[in-house]
Amino acid sequence: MRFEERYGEAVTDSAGKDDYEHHGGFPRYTPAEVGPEYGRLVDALRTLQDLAVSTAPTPEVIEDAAERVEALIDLLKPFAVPEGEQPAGRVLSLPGRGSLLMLPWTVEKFDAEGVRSRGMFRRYHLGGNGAAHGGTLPLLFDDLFGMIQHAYGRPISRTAYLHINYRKITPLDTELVVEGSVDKVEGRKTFISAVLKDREGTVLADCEALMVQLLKGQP
Ligand SMILES: CCCCCCCCCC(=O)SCCNC(=O)CCNC(=O)[C@H](O)C(C)(C)COP(=O)(O)OP(=O)(O)OC[C@H]1O[C@@H](n2cnc3c(N)ncnc32)[C@H](O)[C@@H]1OP(=O)(O)O
Repeated sequence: MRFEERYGEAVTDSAGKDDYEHHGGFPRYTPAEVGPEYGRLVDALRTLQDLAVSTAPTPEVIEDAAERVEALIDLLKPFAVPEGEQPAGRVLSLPGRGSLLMLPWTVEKFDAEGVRSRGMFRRYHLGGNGAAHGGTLPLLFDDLFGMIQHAYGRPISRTAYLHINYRKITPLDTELVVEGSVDKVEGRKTFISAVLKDREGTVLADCEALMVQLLKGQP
């Protein structure tokens, strides 16, 4: 798959070329083609997640909500598919690639020099006292690092370690930017670092990680 197809205008000519000969045991993932209704569903589900962790309804409303969610489960259950066939995580135009697990951030630069993504932590990501939960930052960085090593043209790798420095409180509902790049390559090892900043350029967190290229058949 060409990087232009993957990330559209965020891609420049320097984007690396991945080699599917070296994907370890990973299946080949392709972008999903979906209509606008998919983005609408994911957006509604994200708002539902925010509300699920920020409301205190009456018992009657809770019962009503439970019945509606159970009806939604019954609606979707017959459409379960194996990993790699679901649109979630494969819709590159949507925040978080359409995956509810991923932070709803949008990639705005994707090439061999690095990857930059912009977005917000929402109420769903609350840790305490108005700040993002500390565990949501590794999720943001780890997913970014996967994209960075891919944009650099490195074969499929897994994170061996990830070190975060939490420099300042990470606020909710505030536009932030995260950017990182490959620092060094040594054989199977790719060393990557990234920085999370607010719009004023204040560093909220920085992170460095080692990703190790998978050997043939490695899970
Ligand atoms: C399009 C699809 C895109 C998909 C992208 C996928 C991105 C996924 C990103 C992830 O989040 S993966 C999930 C979290 N990570 C894991 O679950 C990884 C679990 N660990 C492993 O599978 C293995 O430990 C690993 C593949 C990372 C390495 O095991 P190996 O047995 O293949 O390697 P080995 O232990 O021989 O180490 C290779 C080199 O890395 C070094 N190394 C490994 N782990 C290290 C560590 N923790 N700290 C420092 N160095 C480390 C090790 O010293 C050695 O260095 P040298 O070559 O210089 O001797």
